[in-house]
Amino acid sequence: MESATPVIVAIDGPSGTGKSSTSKAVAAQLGLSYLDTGAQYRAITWWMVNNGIDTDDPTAIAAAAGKPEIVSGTDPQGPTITVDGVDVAGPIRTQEVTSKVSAVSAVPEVRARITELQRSIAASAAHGIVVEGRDIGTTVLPDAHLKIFLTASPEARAARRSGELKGVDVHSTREALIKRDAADSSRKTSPLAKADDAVEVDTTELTLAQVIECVVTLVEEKRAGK
Ligand SMILES: Nc1ncnc2c1ncn2[C@@H]1O[C@H](COP(=O)(O)OP(=O)(O)OP(=O)(O)O)[C@@H](O)[C@H]1O
Ligand SMILES: Nc1ccn([C@H]2C[C@H](O)[C@@H](COP(=O)(O)O)O2)c(=O)n1
Repeated sequence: MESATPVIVAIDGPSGTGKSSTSKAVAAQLGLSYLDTGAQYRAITWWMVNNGIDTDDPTAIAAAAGKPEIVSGTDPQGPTITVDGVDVAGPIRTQEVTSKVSAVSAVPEVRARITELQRSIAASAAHGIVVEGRDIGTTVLPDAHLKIFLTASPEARAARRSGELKGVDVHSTREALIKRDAADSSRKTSPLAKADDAVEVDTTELTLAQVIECVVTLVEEKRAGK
């Protein structure tokens, strides 16, 4: 790639593999924008729940998919997310939204809407962007300069998540992660998948700092044309 070209980095992988933490830190270190696409699917799910849409009814979800206005702020030091002007950064992380987001994000009309939004945000990032999610390398930005697919054992991911959610036991966290990954991987439209040209990084035995360093090095090598 030309050194002046805004670099586009796609980071995908299952839940709890470190996508958000890694993407934010890499973007901050390299002066790039950052987009959390999971937050966008959570935001549209939050809107469906708040507006009385039955999240078990794909037809109702499809009919409403165009209604909410979702805006993502892409500063890695302080990413933001609003729906119809309301800050939903906190409410999108509730257990209720987490349990419903896979069903809502499987609806093709939802994916078409959010994918279009993601592409327009990536195209307007003047210095480049790190975009993290499940289908970024395969579907949203298939021409990304660098694609990373993060993995980690279910045990490591559950331990990381249980550390965040005080009082929630590792076993039930592990079961919930596995269930959500299965739903996200088996949907018909742009499932969670590794792109053929993605670099897979198993983070099970790595510290977060090691993962960040690994990805920064890969971006710098790409920029240097290696
Ligand atoms: N390599 C690592 N070692 C230890 N802890 C880590 C590592 N990577 C991330 N973490 C921690 O694991 C938790 C989950 O990380 P993060 O939210 O970045 O994952 P994610 O892949 O974005 O998850 P999700 O897809 O569910 O949003 C965080 O508490 C984070 O600090
Ligand atoms: N590109 C994406 C990003 C996210 N999703 C869906 C599937 C996830 O379970 C959910 C929440 O994501 P998280 O906040 O855990 O990263 O959103 C998707 O389908 N495609």
